[in-house]
Amino acid sequence: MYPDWPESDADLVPLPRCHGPKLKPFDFQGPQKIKFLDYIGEGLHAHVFKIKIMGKIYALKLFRFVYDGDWMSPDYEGFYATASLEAMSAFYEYSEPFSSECRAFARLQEAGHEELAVQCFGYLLLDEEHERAMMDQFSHLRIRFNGNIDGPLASDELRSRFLGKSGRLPPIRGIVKEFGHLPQALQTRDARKILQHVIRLQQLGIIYVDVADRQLINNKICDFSTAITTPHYVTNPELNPLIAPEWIPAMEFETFQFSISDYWSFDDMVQLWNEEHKDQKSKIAVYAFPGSRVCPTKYNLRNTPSRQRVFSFVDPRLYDWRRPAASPGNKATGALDGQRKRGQRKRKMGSRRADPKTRVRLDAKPPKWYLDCNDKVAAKLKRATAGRGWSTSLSWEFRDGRIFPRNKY
Ligand SMILES: Nc1ncnc2c1ncn2[C@@H]1O[C@H](COP(=O)(O)OP(=O)(O)OP(=O)(O)O)[C@@H](O)[C@H]1O
Repeated sequence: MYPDWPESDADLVPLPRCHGPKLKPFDFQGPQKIKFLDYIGEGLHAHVFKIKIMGKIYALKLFRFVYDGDWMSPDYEGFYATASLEAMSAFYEYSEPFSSECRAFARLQEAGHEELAVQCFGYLLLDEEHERAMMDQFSHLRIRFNGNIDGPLASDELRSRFLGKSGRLPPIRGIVKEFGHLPQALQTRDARKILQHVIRLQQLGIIYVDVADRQLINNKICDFSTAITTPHYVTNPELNPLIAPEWIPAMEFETFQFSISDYWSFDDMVQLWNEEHKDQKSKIAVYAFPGSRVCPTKYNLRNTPSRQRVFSFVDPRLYDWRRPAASPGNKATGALDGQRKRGQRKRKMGSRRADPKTRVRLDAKPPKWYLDCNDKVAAKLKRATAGRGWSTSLSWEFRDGRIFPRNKY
């Protein structure tokens, strides 16, 4: 299930191994060489370090081997899934935190929109020597890579469930990112930009990005460990032609909820920031749904007698995920390669400016996504916030080599 130890560079294939965007490995230009400088912090899924590679400072997010209940895995009991390795692997590629993050960053790269998040420089599989050195250097912090922030396991119980070919524990997986800082101050203009970024991420088929100020580095979204990037078994029924048509509306509803929850999270973030920064000269004055919880909703509802319409800002399914990737070196972009190479020659080495010829053009005013639903559902959605009033309604199972939705309750 987890990526195995590479025997040569050729094994460092873009990940994950499923439909959709894939992240390339970090280019060490030779053997892996990392200097660990500092421990920055941890979240539910990972530990983050300040590191140096080839004289340059980065942030390295090293992912834990988390409980199956911490991501959208197949049904699990207690901490562990009872599903087979084949089933777990199918889900792993789309939804496990490391895979989720690889997919979202890879989408930004292939679409030429890296400016929408903290910069990502690829994934790495930490070699044994670096793992040992890092664990020794930070032994006083008792860092654990099994379990989560609330329940770290002292043993390798989770990591040892799916061993590689050689019978060794799988390598710790990491993503190399731009090093930055949490926001000290958030002004209305910053918040407006973040909201614009969320809309644009969704236009690129990336939803459920867990918007919160603790996720912002250099005022940009930094954490995609829960993100759903199209094509995904939640959003794209076409991935499994055996899904019965009656399930399609349920999947649409699930996708809608994940999408709109990003705006609820944004509004929660603004509200919380204003509460916690009363000393800030001016309050943040931008909401996705202005006044939706504080005073009566201003949702733009069409006045129909029996059915109400609720909107989210973008339908992420409209992103054409079959479009050839824009990232250099992708064979699928054949026709575009010539143009890109000519453009690249003019650019300085190391410049990461997107090629305007291959960059996905995003509609400045994307059409809103109206959900056709009954009064009860509409009322519930209008009352919901990120933390209250909504929950996923589907769970997922693996049958005959494919992922199917089923009702949660
Ligand atoms: N690029 C970065 N530069 C500096 N600090 C960072 C960077 N990325 C993450 N951090 C710090 O590390 C912490 C954990 O990172 P992150 O949120 O990505 O982990 P996570 O396990 O996915 O968290 P969560 O529980 O929110 O899902 C962040 O709160 C942030 O303070």
